[in-house]
Amino acid sequence: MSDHPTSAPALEIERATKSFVVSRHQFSTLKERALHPLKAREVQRRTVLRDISVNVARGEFFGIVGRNGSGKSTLLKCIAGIYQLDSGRIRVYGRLAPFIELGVGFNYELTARDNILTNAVMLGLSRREARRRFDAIIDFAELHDFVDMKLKNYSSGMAVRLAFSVAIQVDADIFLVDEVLAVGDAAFQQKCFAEFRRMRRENRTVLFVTHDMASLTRFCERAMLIEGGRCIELGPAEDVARRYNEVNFGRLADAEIGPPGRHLRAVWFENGDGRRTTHADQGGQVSLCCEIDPPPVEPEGGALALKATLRNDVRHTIVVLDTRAPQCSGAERLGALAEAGEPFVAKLSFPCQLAPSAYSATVELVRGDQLVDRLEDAAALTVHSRFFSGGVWDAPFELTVAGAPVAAGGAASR
Ligand SMILES: Nc1ncnc2c1ncn2[C@@H]1O[C@H](COP(=O)(O)OP(=O)(O)OP(=O)(O)O)[C@@H](O)[C@H]1O
Repeated sequence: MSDHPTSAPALEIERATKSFVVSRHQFSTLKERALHPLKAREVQRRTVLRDISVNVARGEFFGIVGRNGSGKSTLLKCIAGIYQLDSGRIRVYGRLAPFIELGVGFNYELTARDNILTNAVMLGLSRREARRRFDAIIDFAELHDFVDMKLKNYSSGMAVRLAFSVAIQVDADIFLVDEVLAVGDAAFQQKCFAEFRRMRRENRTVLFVTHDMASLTRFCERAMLIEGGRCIELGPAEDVARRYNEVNFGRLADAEIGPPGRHLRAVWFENGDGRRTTHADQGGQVSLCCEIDPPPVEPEGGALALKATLRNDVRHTIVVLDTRAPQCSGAERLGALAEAGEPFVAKLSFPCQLAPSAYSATVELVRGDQLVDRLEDAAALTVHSRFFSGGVWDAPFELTVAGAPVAAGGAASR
């Protein structure tokens, strides 16, 4: 039975468990190996997938997320039949196109041309069909000038383009896509997105491993979060993205900061109800709160000011809130409290129209040109939204539509 309400199953995974036998000792030199010959035989079994169960329906875009080393690629390799399970069962209904990761199925000593043909045959095409689709594969990958270059001389981005292009040409029912978007450039990513949309229309099934929550919620209906080889969340992609961000970024905000003697003693986010939070839904009010122990007054030093820089998960500066800015109304009050010399809390409140992502705030306390104190990545906030626009700031906007007069012949005129 599939978890998906509508259609037939594409994949059934029942209590999948997988372990590897690994050597307890790693030798870095031959001498070490010669001196400790018995050590090499000390091995241990490491379980990397534990009791994973999920059913994926035909036509579903299913996401698999988790931190590095959590077991995502191992799960895909078990589905592809590259690894055998220790226990449990995996059933695949239909033809699988494993686009696992760089290198699987490619021979790096061969040219791209030879790799395309052997890879396409390996994935189920006849030799004739593989030759017929060769041009389409090279066209999609945009690697015309590199067809006769050996793959070992390709960059990792070029090899990913090639592997993805082959995989989409082999008419498979189920695609296993592992982090393809992380390696390609922006233009290629757009082509992949377009291809994903086509696959959706054609009712293909895609298992999509990613670290990018925006892509996850954009393409996947459902997802699972794997942590330490276990599935700790399974459900709608938004819920899984939220949990992923909690697991990965929530810890940053809880860190105890501001050792005694600092003027910036603590920094945290609050929601519209005044409660501390590390998560916000887009559209609500958010405050960045800073507990300040003001430095002694310097008559010529100028007024104390606060500056907060919010960066997103790829470290782009998205918002700077500076109390010296003309639109800041509470700057005088901040100066007065600083002069009074007692600790106080300054709140920088703003409507949260940030795009869904993880953010961190770096806060600076300044007086004139002088930096008084600075806390780098002092507080974290994850913003959630059901809609991914592709921008970094989802400004509230109004749509005004005027009825256009209809010209003769039915065409609208302005
Ligand atoms: N062939 C192998 N032999 C021994 N250990 C392995 C093998 N393949 C994977 N592992 C271990 O299994 C664990 C899970 O690895 P896996 O590659 O599945 O993680 P992942 O979630 O895909 O990570 P990433 O996000 O970094 O790609 C890791 O601890 C890894 O070292």
